[in-house]
Amino acid sequence: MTAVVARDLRRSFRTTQGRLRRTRSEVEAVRGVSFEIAPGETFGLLGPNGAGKTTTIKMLITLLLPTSGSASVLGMDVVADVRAVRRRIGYVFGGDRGLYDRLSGLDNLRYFAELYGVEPREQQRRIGALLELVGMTGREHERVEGYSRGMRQRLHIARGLLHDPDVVFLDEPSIGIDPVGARELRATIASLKEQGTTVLLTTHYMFEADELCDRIAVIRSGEIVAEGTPEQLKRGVASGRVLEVETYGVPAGVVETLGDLGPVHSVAVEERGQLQVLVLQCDADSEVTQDVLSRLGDVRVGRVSAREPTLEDAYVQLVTQ
Ligand SMILES: Nc1ncnc2c1ncn2[C@@H]1O[C@H](COP(=O)(O)OP(=O)(O)OP(=O)(O)O)[C@@H](O)[C@H]1O
Repeated sequence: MTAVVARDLRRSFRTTQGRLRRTRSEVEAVRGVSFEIAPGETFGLLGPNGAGKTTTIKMLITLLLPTSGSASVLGMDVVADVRAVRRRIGYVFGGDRGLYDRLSGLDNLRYFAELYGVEPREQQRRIGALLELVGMTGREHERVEGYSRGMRQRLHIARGLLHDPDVVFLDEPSIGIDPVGARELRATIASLKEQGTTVLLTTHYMFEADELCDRIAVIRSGEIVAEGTPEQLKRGVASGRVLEVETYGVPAGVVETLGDLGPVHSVAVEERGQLQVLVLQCDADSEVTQDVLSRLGDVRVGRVSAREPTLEDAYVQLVTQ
């Protein structure tokens, strides 16, 4: 049985603006989203801020009713079978809220285990296994207020898994976590997969999605614009090759003329300190470097390098084109 099915999900919000003259408007946050997640799969939902990822997740975890369309988790409808769905899913939202700082990690888990109705006899074994899974064994007696953000987030994940859900929704779990913490968190997410849990993950970190996800859907303005394995998405980048040129003080007009070169599909400028790095998506077999350099004329140029497209290249192209 498919773990998660979304069929033409839509959700709009009515908003009012202005204090004196109140104007009503409707935001279509999710506009016909469909996808399926197989059991045991780690599925990434990627998209810019406001693309509709959280709204989609909230519909799947029964916290928000769809305006239209349907969705099911493990064959159970998210509108008709709310209680049954909730019993089988876990969810973790990024950020710091939701733990008791004054309590130890262990007491937090005990408290939530009680709240989620985990059998008292089961609690100790379950909590022990979860501490192991999230790599926190040995730190469980310390108060949460002393935990790093990464540890808190792993404790959040342990909390979300207390009732042994089959499907877990992780909405930006690595937000605000330093690289070491983020690496540990990735290991935790990878071990969820190893134990057969189905995971839906949203993240703004492309290497994280590349490392963890079996398949990815890219969502933009409430619609899915691409779906596939990370490799398929990378291959789908129109170009096939990426040329990076470090420049100092490149005028916008010059950047535009680079886009006119035949083999160049797109040009983006990344500011890195003093540098402006031109990232050009080019045809795989093109010899465009000389043409690019001559168009740059007097502009001071640093390192020039070519590389294979990354998931981030594919993503940027998908959400900006
Ligand atoms: N309760 C609400 N009332 C009104 N508008 C909302 C509400 N919730 C979300 N929206 C709007 O719906 C759109 C999608 O929001 P959503 O939070 O799903 O995006 P997201 O992809 O999760 O973004 P982010 O990456 O910033 O978390 C946004 O335009 C947002 O302002």
